[in-house]
Amino acid sequence: MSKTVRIIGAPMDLGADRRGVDMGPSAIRYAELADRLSDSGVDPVDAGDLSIPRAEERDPDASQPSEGTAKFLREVEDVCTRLSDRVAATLEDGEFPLVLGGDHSVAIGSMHGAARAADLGAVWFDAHADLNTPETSPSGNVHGMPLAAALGRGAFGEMPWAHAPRVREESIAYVGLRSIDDRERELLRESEMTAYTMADIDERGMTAVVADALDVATDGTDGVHVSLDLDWVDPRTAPGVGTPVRGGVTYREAHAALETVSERHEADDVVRSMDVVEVNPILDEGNETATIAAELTASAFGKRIL
Ligand SMILES: NC(=[NH2+])NCCC[C@H](N)C(=O)O
Ligand SMILES: [Mn+2]
Ligand SMILES: [Mn+2]
Repeated sequence: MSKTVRIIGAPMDLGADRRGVDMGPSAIRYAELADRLSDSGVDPVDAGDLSIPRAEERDPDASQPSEGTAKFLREVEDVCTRLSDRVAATLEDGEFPLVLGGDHSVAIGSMHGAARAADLGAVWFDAHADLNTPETSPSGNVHGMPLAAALGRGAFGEMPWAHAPRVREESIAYVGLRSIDDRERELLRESEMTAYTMADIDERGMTAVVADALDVATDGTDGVHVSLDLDWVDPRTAPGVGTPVRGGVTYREAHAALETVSERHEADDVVRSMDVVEVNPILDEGNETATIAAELTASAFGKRIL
């Protein structure tokens, strides 16, 4: 009885400044995601891509953030509302939703969909905290806001398409943080979220940290959302991302992390949904970042060396 994994492409680039991240789903598919998933022992089914408004058809005013706003918020709402429906329908059909971004704003839709019928924890593999609100964001880019959106912080509290009330702070664990805005740092310190930074990984090793992150995300929840932002990996290894930060996790650490996730999943069936985001083929070298994205996803679904 092998699990069906439904691949949902979300070629969103409305949440980030650097163009090209909309090609992420194609690049990850081209890197043989489906074959790699089959080799891992699951059945991939590709549901194609959501349609996203092209840059040329967008309201130019929507890209201009004024203070206390987020760029393209109306368009992001439209895409994430549709994505949430898709993710919820996938789970209702008994399949596993695997969302390919696109920039990280797609996680608003995937978490919202996955948390409709479950209390949802999250493990957030990212260099960034993605905890800005429209009020605190230094950039106005929604890809820096998905966790704040799911938690209903700031203006997101009035946005039912974003706020997922069954996602609670104490069930969220970050792994690999190394770039946090000042306001995010304040929010994080005051919050009940658990943040494992690169320093924790240096000190304790990746597998111990991820095991603890999974404990946090599974405690008192019905399932875990895994969000994999490729800028989590060191930019020398994964250069095709829009907001690279040096000092990231190594190739081996990254695999060890996702293997730890899959081991827990095999034992306890804990992972409910996943997104793989921020692959930007324009900035990549020879599709290396998309290939790593596909490999790490395969590790998350049980691919082993031996
Ligand atoms: N998903 C990402 N790559 N997020 C980067 C966010 C960068 C910065 N913190 C911002 O809010 O603009
Ligand atoms: Mn990031
Ligand atoms: Mn991110």
